[in-house]
Amino acid sequence: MRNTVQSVIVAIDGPSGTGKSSTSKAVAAKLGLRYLDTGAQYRAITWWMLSHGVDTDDPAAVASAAGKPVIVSGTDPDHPTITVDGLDAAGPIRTQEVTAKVSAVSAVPEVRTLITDLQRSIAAAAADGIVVEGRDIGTTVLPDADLKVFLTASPEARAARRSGELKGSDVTATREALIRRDAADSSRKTSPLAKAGDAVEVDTTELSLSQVIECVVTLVEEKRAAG
Ligand SMILES: Nc1ncnc2c1ncn2[C@@H]1O[C@H](COP(=O)(O)OP(=O)(O)O)[C@@H](O)[C@H]1O
Ligand SMILES: Nc1ccn([C@@H]2O[C@H](COP(=O)(O)OP(=O)(O)O)[C@@H](O)[C@H]2O)c(=O)n1
Repeated sequence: MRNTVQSVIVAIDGPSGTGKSSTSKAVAAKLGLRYLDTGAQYRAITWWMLSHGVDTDDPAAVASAAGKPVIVSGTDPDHPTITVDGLDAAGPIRTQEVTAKVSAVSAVPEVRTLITDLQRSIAAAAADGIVVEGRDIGTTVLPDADLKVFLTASPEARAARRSGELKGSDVTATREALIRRDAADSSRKTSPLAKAGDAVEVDTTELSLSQVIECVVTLVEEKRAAG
């Protein structure tokens, strides 16, 4: 049950490399909220499909296997975890193979229904509130969130950030892969990547990570003061 005095639900959406994970984790830690990385859940189901021989380009095969893996997310912002069938999936879900297939798997409506239900139950169990980050949190998963933020940044800035993480990777290739994934995520029929009408848009291109964190903390505090 939510504590109505302190509890706050924050939805942070946006394309890849805009700073959703880093910002959400830091904001949650600063404000004593739980944290949920919904992209990690879509990556986890994709990893399970790949390791169980499911053809990720066949939506019917993905749909019929979607209910099989058991995905558990730990929501401590200082130590977020993800397991699939009891196995630690934090490392394997970040491989290039999973990154290349996740948009196809996450576009399958049966996958989205299952993962959305899981996300809503995790948010409902967070008594002190939670920061949930993804692509469709403000529009579909938690349309009644207390605060919705939509992060953006130029493709160049996003690619440079991602290439910095993937040592030795080519910025142009990273930029093209990001743009392809954004296009797939934005154009799917079921709950595409989109800014909710009542979301606050923050362009992070020229901002440091600390500035973005400060900006979102201020927005949450303003909401709490108003509520
Ligand atoms: N405003 C920023 N300025 C510079 N680097 C940033 C900024 N925000 C995030 N980063 C870095 O960019 C990378 C991607 O950030 P991340 O939070 O994983 O983005 P997303 O979750 O949106 O894909 C990380 O290495 C992170 O430290
Ligand atoms: N709420 C969400 C979150 C992620 N996703 C999917 O999961 C993929 C991986 O998300 P992510 O947040 O880990 O991606 P990065 O931005 O960290 O690279 C996205 O490209 C989407 O295909 C989604 O469909 N809906």
